[in-house]
Amino acid sequence: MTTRRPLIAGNWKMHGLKPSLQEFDRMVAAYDGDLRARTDLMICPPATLIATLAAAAGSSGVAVGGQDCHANAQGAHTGDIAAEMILDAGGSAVILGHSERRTDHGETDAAVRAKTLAAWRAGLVAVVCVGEHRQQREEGVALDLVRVQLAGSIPDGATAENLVIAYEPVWAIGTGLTPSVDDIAEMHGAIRAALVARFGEGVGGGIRILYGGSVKPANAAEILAVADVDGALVGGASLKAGDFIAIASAYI
Ligand SMILES: O=C[C@H](O)COP(=O)(O)O
Repeated sequence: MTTRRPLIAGNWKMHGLKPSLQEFDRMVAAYDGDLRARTDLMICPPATLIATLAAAAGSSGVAVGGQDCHANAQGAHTGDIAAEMILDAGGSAVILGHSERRTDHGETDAAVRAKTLAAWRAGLVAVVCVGEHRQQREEGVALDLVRVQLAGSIPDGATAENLVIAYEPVWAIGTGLTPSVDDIAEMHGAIRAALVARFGEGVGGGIRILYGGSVKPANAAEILAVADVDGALVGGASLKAGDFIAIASAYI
């Protein structure tokens, strides 16, 4: 059986100014002992704070990542950020294909695939997000939809080290709603099966699959105990060190 080290990742989205460093410092200070021994921790702040947080993280082991990148390494793309720039700022990973990017910026699976290749080109871990809308869940096509997203968004060349999948049902993001543990187990099992079918047991069995969508200290233990849930992608609750560390500590 493949052993996967849990990852608790925080997505700060478009939240955070310089004073947010104090909150991050509290996370870094709390990342020791059993927590550090058993669980990976990462914060993905706005691009303006990547370098600041990476410097503050130092050798603590807390990783810092971006929230998006352009497919190209450089060029005339006003407002965009290259994967190489995230690496240059001290980041080691990048979230790609988040539903807010897919909705707000029309990102397709093909675009996410190109960005994933860019992340790997730069040496970043790609955290690729998939997930269904409420209507798709109600119509019973959530599993098929996510399989299509996976096939279209992930290029050949995935490894257990360069790829993380985040399953985020869109209707659960920021709503306080979560799927049942049975539904989470069914979806994560389907994602695992798709990864193993495509990349083999060694790679597909080693890629971490995070759950995201209204993860809080109160529900973290129940969700993180589900089979094939290898961690969480946390939005709102990652803005406060106390909540984020409580979620991460749910594994201990
Ligand atoms: O990337 C994080 C997700 O969108 C979850 O956000 P949330 O924890 O605020 O529901």
